[in-house]
Amino acid sequence: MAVAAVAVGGCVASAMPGAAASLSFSGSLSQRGAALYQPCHTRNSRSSAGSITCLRTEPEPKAVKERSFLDNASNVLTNLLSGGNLGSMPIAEGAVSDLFGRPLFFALYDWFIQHGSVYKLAFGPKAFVVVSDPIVARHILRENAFGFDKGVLADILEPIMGKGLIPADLDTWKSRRRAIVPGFHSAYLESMVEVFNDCTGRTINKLDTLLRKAESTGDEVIEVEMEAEYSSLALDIIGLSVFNYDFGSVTSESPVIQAVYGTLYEAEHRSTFYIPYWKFPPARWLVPRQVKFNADLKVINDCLDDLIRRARDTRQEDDAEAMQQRDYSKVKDKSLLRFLVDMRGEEPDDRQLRDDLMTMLIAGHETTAAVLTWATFMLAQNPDKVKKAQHEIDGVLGGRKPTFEDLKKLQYVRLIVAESLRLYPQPPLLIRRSLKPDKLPGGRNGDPNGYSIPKGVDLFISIYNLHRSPYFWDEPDKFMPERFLRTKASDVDGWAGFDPARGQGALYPNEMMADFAFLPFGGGPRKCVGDQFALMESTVGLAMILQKFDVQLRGKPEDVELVTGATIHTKAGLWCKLKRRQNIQSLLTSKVASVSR
Ligand code: HEM
Repeated sequence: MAVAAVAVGGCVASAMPGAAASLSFSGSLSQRGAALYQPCHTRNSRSSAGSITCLRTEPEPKAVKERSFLDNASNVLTNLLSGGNLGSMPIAEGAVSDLFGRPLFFALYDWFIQHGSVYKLAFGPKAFVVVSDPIVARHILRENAFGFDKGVLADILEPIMGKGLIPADLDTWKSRRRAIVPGFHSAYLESMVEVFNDCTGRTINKLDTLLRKAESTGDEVIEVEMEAEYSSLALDIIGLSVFNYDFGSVTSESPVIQAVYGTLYEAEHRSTFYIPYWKFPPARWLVPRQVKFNADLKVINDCLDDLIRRARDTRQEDDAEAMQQRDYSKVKDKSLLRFLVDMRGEEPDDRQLRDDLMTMLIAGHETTAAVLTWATFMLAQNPDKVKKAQHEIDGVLGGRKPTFEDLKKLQYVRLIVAESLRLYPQPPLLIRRSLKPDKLPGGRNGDPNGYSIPKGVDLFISIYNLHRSPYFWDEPDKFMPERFLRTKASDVDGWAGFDPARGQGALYPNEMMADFAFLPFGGGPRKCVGDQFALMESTVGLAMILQKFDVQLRGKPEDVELVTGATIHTKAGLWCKLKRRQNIQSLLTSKVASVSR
């Protein structure tokens, strides 16, 4: 059985083509298995100088488990066929049944605890190396970044994103990255706060209208599926900020919106299906879902082509540096597309621009929606943290909308966003394939001589494991935004520890502070280009929602089932009970402006 993981939008979906059929990776939080929640058996606990306690854990004894015929057959196959002699690397000989009924990244966590931070996943004819160690991740993502490409990920995303940054070949990637990164300059980011405000304002107006309706019949509480609301919000934001197009999805439906969701759905399907039948040309006419996919793609491409044509028709060529110095409050079309079209020197053809836009649409939409979803999920279970955040929000904002300057003061809300990304990284896994032989560091508990890997080895860097590693985080499963405020940890085995001072003045915790134990946006040359954009967007969104409403879950947290596609999302939505905040009636009178459509 081959195992693959797919990143959508730079944003890797944990996905695994199944043995005989496609596997659906879903599982309720309660199904996560004891390994995640039971305390690690501590052999040698080293508390660092204040910050993160590094625990030496002894693996839990492997549960004795009846193995099915399929499991045994799989293991025999594995031993016969597993690709690459990876020397002394531990092998995770999981049972096929371990993978059913829950997301892949949960199983990878259990094996991490059992086998250590670098192991070979040997489930079938092909081997995968699973990395859960910051030093090894740093090696792959930064120190030898160009010794790896995105492997299977690029194959799956290429039909959707063409030569966009995520699947692009190295030469295209270099030139497009050089053009796109300057587009996220600080004047642009600052000016986007208004777009975040206006779009979140629409969501708030919608919820407010629903509440008013309920109140008119004597109810104080409404039930809302918040994941869908956040998805619409993030789609509207990405459309306006990246290509100056208003999807208006918070308040309406349109063929373009349907097509975007259809495309995301297909990307998820491809990432979880074993046989890439869509590569067989007649499939595009014979298989109904492929017919629909191609029709959806055409709707989006036509829309993007039209926007590109209009931007070209009104091109005003300028130097990138000059555009970065402009007073953005006076710029009518602030979008990234405008910047890319106007920039002197980089003149991509229309097809390349379309691939760039499509990549950012997909990379920047579901990821941010997922951050807001899981932040809400965690906050709903931690009313004390909600109160603390609301206290901060009321103190900084009173009843008004946040400005860029306010974001600097909303420290606790920013840490909530970071902590949500730690617990629910989007994507949970990064994918790489070695382009030449390499030597990986051994990682914690691993072979001190490291592991030689041949060319062509597929790797998963499990961000989920890194973010919940008992070696680097105190109470790793606990929602504790305050954890990022702690000070320096001591050096441990080549890992420099957690030190906020290394954050290079950043507003949010990042991979530099944690020396690659915290990787919400990846690291090295292929780090997310939209990280600051997404963090600010999430902070504004969360602050504005918490300013107006109190949120509770409709059911029990353990009833919220997880699935992974491009991101970690819920199986049946995040159903919440929403109530107007009691003590801020006056705030509700501040009308939220809507973006003209
Ligand atoms: C909270 C939201 C987001 C998260 C968690 C996130 C996460 C990531 C991660 C982990 C990567 C690295 C993938 C890898 O190394 O394989 C990545 C890459 C990327 N992201 Fe994001 N992202 C987010 C939002 C955005 C936004 C808003 C945009 C654009 C508007 C964006 C555009 C990209 C692009 C283009 C890449 C590929 C970069 C390259 O290969 O050079 N992302 N993202």
